[in-house]
Amino acid sequence: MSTVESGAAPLLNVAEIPGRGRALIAAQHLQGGQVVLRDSPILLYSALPFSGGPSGSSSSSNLRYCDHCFRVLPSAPLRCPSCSYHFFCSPSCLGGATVSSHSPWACQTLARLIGCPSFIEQPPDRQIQARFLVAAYNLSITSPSNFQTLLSLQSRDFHTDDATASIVQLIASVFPPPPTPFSHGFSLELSASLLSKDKLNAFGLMEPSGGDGERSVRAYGIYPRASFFNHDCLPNVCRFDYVDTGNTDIIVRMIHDVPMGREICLSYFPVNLNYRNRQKRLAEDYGFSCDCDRCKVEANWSDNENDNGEDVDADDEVENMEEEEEEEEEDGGKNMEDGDIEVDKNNTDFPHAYFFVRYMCNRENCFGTLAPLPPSPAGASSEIMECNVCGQLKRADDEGEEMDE
Ligand SMILES: C[S@@+](CC[C@H](N)C(=O)[O-])C[C@H]1O[C@@H](n2cnc3c(N)ncnc32)[C@H](O)[C@@H]1O
Repeated sequence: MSTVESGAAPLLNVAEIPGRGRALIAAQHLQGGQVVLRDSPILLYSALPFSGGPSGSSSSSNLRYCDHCFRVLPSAPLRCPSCSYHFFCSPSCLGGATVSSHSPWACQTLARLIGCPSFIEQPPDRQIQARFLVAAYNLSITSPSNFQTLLSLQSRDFHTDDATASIVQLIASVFPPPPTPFSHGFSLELSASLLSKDKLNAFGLMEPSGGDGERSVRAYGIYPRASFFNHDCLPNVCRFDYVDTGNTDIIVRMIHDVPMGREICLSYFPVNLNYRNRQKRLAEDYGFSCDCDRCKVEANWSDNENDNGEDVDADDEVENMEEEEEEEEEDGGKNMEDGDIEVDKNNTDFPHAYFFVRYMCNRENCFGTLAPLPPSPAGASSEIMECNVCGQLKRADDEGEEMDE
């Protein structure tokens, strides 16, 4: 077993669990709100397809991002003097990119791709895969040790389908000669394996929330230590990012207290997805079938459909329970102590309802997860919950009341 944090008292240990691969285990009692991991990306790449030229914008929201730190660009950004396709928010981002993500080799490769008509006609997903491959091969040039870390991440058995083969060949055909040392040949097998690692391990840095629930990804990042988190549909940690402050690290915080020895898991997607959609995403994108406590319960919901034939999700269940409780209250609250409205944690149909009431953001269309603010330096737990999507702060015991900004 190895530790994730170096130092006197590690918070997380890495362990191998049969059927789950590597996993992160609490090395001590962990407190709600506690930061258990800060991780920096070894690789970041834009999630936007190529725009086809220096003047085009391809973002769904028409926002454009610095090609190094992925903050929203200022009104007068700096343009890469070599390719003039890539933009930076400051001289320090331009300088930093030149020795990392936008090395002369990456700059030339990306410019050649953008200038290649048959590449620009490719569907957006393929163009974004190309961005990842260029970033990954560039990493092998600028940081061979980080490239080895990328290679050590989990991948699935991959089949090199025709579409992958054609995009890889297209990219290879425009690659400028690699500088030496370039120990990794640009093979179809290596490219397919890298794409699989990206699919299983990349974290999305989201566009700012527009309030309508529509948020697309502005960039993807590979965070090597955070890649060890397995999935649970009732996670005990959630991750925060502060990309608009110019910091591309991700921070993982405990949602609630957890005893030593318990596995620490993220949810790989918003927790409100219903059973059927969760299982579909996990099978298709991550290659496993989830048998967490929540899935065991929801698998038994009759056909996962309600009386109207619609998919049942946790929101529906929480709503039903709240309605039932309101009816109970109208009945005089015979079964309730002190008149408290409290979700019945012993309800055998949905014993996890408390999670959605307490830890899911109640802002419309947000679907974020709430975690307490970090404990005080003296170790006192915070009663203030923060949403990891919209940033809303609310008191832990408030029924939907937001705090004044
Ligand atoms: C981001 S990696 C997590 C770390 C991984 N276990 C490893 O060994 O590197 C995602 C992969 O871990 C495995 N995994 C994650 N959560 C799991 C779960 N709840 N049950 C089984 N396998 C899981 C799946 O193979 C998934 O594709």
